[in-house]
Amino acid sequence: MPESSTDFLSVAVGLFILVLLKKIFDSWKTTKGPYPPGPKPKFLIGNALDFPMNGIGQHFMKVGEQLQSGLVHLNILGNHTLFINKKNIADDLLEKRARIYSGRPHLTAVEALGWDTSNILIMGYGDEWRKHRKVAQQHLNKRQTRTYEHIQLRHLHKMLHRLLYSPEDFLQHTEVLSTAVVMDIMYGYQIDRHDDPANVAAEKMVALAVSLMLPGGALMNILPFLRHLPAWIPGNIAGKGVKDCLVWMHEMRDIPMADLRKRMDQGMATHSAVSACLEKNAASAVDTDPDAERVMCNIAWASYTAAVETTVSATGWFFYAMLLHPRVQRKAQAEIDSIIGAGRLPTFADRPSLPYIEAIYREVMRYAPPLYVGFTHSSTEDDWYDGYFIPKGTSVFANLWAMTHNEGVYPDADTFNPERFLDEHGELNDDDNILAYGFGRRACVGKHVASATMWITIVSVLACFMIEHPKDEQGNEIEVDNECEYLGLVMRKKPFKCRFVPRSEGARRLVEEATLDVGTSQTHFL
Ligand code: HEM
Repeated sequence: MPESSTDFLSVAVGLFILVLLKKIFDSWKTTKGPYPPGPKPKFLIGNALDFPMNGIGQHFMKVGEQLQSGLVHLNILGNHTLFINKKNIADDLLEKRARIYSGRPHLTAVEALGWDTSNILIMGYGDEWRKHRKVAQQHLNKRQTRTYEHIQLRHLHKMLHRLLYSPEDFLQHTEVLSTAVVMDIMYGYQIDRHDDPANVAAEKMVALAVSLMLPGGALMNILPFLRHLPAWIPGNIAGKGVKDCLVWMHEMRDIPMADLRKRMDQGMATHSAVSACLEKNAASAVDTDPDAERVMCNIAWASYTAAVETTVSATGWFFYAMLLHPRVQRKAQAEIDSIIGAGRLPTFADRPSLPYIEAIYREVMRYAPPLYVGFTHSSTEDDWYDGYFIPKGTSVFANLWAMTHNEGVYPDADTFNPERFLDEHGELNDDDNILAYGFGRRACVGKHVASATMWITIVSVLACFMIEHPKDEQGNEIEVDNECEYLGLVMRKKPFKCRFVPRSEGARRLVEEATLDVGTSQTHFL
């Protein structure tokens, strides 16, 4: 290793230790009250070793049960962290005291990427976030989402077609569906292939960003001055990560924007959130908000970062649950056949008439909430709750896993059972609050789009296919494991195999006809 980089590493490690010690001593200085219960901290490192790499939702649910507490507090190298395991406490803190608990942790890597002012998901709580949230709400509210149904249906029909011809790639098809819906709503940009350049850039960007966003994922999050070091310096992994991430981010933003501007110039642009904003600005020379375009474009690309992995995770868990529960599939298909029949594909108008399908949707979101500990909130003031002190700057996680697996509320919680959302007459009960979308002012702003995409996927796949176990060469069924994997805070089912068998020739014909209706040739999107 060259001498200069050895020197650099020694200085960086020395500073790292100093900063750490200061943080740890600062975090001990408080005399304001006891922290909420938690594992006993060790000298200097606090609870650093009590934090598992994966499965934090499940782990801190157990810790909370052992401590008989709905709150679990940790001090990780001087950073206060709080897991909320009970819904009533999340309501008290994240909803009723939203003014204090709507921040996001400050990370240097986020600043280096410019995401503190451009990505609503990770922005601090303040005027800039409010401005972005307002625009996001305008385009993603319940009423507006109804106007996107034709977009969702069109992309869903393409996915059904792909399931006919390359069922083994079903996980890729769900990725294309979730990306295509968001990119179409935002830019009118058409994604029909997994290797679409905007999709590839977006995937690479998210993969890099996820590791940089973790507090310990980049050294610069602990030693902020490191962000100013050139990316080429050996050992500056985070610096290189930020540089590459910026390249992919610009690519994913520029490709759909360039495509949209070209279509607008040619008079060929379909209506989209961004085109509407650009047209409005172009039409009114006076009284325009000069910032409107910037904020709209930020919402457009940032929606991708919030929407895709979550929707893909939920769809993956749906396929897996169906594979394990043929009884649920048969019951759902009986409901579809009795209400819709075999002569057409489902539409959104069918939603109120299909309680069992709705119950499956609710159960998928309960059984495996994709952001299983929510997204990190950060407190912006000192606070006290139930006699415990919660210092300003605490990272707060709504442990959605613990809340959706609370045996007192959802008995036999690890079992997939849609009936838990139905009453004795088979009608939906009043448990319609989908906890998987989070709490308070930072709750998922895209939940209506997500709900519609999930629902139409569930009902349409069940209307057309049997989801069955894979078979070996001798025709014996192969068991599928129950392992999951973690991408940052997203929990996904580990890739698995299953078969999509068309329910009938009629179902196959309906899928073929639906894709002819959308005017897309088979080769265009296979
Ligand atoms: C099944 C799919 C989805 C799930 C489970 C989900 C869940 C969540 C959760 C738990 C949060 C964080 C809430 C918190 O901080 O307490 C969130 C935030 C967010 N979601 Fe979703 N989401 C999904 C799909 C979508 C879609 C399709 C969009 C956009 C079209 C979207 C846009 C956003 C945005 C912009 C935020 C950040 C809101 C803010 O910080 O103010 N999400 N989502």
